Amino acid sequence: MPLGPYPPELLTTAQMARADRLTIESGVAGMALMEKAAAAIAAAATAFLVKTAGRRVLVLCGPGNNGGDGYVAARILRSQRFKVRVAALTPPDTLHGDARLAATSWDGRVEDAATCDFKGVDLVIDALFGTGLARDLDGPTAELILRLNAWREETKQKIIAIDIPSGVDGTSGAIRGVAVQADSTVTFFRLKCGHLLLPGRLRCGTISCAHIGIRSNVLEKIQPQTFVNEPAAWRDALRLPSVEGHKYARGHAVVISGGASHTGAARLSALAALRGGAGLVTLATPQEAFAVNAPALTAVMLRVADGPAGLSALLEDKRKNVVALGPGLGVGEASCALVETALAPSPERRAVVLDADALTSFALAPDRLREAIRAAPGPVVLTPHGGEFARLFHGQRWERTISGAPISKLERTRDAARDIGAIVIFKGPDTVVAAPDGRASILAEASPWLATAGSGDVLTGIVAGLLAQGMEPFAAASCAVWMHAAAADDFGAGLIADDIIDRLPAAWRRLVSIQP
Ligand SMILES: NC(=O)C1=CN([C@@H]2O[C@H](COP(=O)(O)OP(=O)(O)OC[C@H]3O[C@@H](n4cnc5c(N)ncnc54)[C@H](OP(=O)(O)O)[C@@H]3O)[C@@H](O)[C@H]2O)[C@@H](O)CC1
Ligand SMILES: [K+]
Repeated sequence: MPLGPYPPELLTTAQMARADRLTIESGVAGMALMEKAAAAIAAAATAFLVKTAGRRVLVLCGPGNNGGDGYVAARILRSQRFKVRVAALTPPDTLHGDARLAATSWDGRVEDAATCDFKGVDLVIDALFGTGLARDLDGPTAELILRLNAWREETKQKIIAIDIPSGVDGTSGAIRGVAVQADSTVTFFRLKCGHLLLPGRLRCGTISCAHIGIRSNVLEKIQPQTFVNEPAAWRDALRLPSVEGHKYARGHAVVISGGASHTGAARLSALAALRGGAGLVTLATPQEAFAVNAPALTAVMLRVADGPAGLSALLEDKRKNVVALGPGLGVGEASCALVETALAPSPERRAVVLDADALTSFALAPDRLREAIRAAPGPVVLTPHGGEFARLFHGQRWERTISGAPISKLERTRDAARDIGAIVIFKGPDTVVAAPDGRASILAEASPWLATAGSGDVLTGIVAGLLAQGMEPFAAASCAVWMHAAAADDFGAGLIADDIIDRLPAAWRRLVSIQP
């Protein structure tokens, strides 16, 4: 899987601006940062156009420092014998600060970007807007971007975006009116959240992160709370079996089966919990489904537990330290009662994973779920997909803040986690995991083959398996999302849910080979 290697922290545009500011205040000249940023862009251009002499590059410059990077890149590329043209949204003499200084370093002609043509151009450098994009693009700027994208589509020539494709909001990944479709994006210091959140991620092409002289210690002041969901973020928290350990040391997960005609989903979860590393897994089945479940299980154990009373009796065994429910459970009061039983106060800090029908059952009564979660003694993880998220958190109707900035999936997940008091895994191609304390992770890339029946049930099981081993819950949720994606990536095309389970050992091997 082409995940990373990216630096672990993800920044908002405001945090990135602060990183720039702190660096400049510490004595590094803004122009020095810009020179390094531009050199990284020039290196990316050279990588695209192996033979540089005579190749035509058009640099499109905007009114801020992103444009400043563009002017410096133009100068460097010309010195490397590219044929360089520069076109700008605003005349260079109207620029301010470092952008103005940068523009003076380009002594060639500057065309008007609104009317420039792309005839004979081999590569376009998009230096229109970066992290300073403040509102939707419209008018001649929007028309320019539409012309640019159409040119790329028609000629199959390439576009390199400086920092972020112009029009993509660096914090939310939203498209502000229109956005450049880049083939490659070179960003600086740390990725921004909008590089990984959809739809922004799809506009970036390949993403690389260049070091331009901003020191990591600025992060001590910025205190980022969002991370790329890669092993670097949670590998230390992983529990591996010890030589002197026994199966009970790796926890005992209980997965609750649906009725006789809906048993497959819970069995997928149960097997995934075992492959996720739980020492033991019990499938708790209603009596009516016993005969269906029994012949389909081997390493997973089976016990009858009918309704809340049956579940309570099963959970009297204190070693059962995780309960997962929802897949195939059915929507209605009976499922609400089972969830409340799983969450009921008890001396143990039993963890609970809620998915699918266990979430939808509370769509009309989210306060009831919130109360049960608040009273639960142990960690709770919710794993909604888009529809389940919308049903459960339908109070979140707003799409934009008062200032007009889009609310991202990241912020919605973070708000939901805070609101309900649980870790929330908001599934999708850009799965976000958020904890009530504000920590969050974003998955960088996931196989589109993961959108298949039962895939979510498997994820629920992996979360349960990792929690059973006592892994810190936010780390466990993030790790489960990563393992799920890594297993799918390992399998490749044609994947169905069972294949994810089969490939979990490969994901484990990758993790074991990484030294903490
Ligand atoms: N020294 C440093 O800090 C370093 C910065 N670096 C580089 O700088 C970039 C950030 O620079 P930046 O902050 O100047 O923002 P940038 O993205 O160029 O745009 C701001 C301009 O756009 C305008 N504008 C905004 N939205 C608009 C809209 N919808 N439609 C029209 N106009 C709009 C806005 O105008 P205003 O909102 O003030 O009216 C302002 O004029 C960063 O991505 C990186 O590439 C690196 O070189 C490292 C060192
Ligand atoms: K840009």
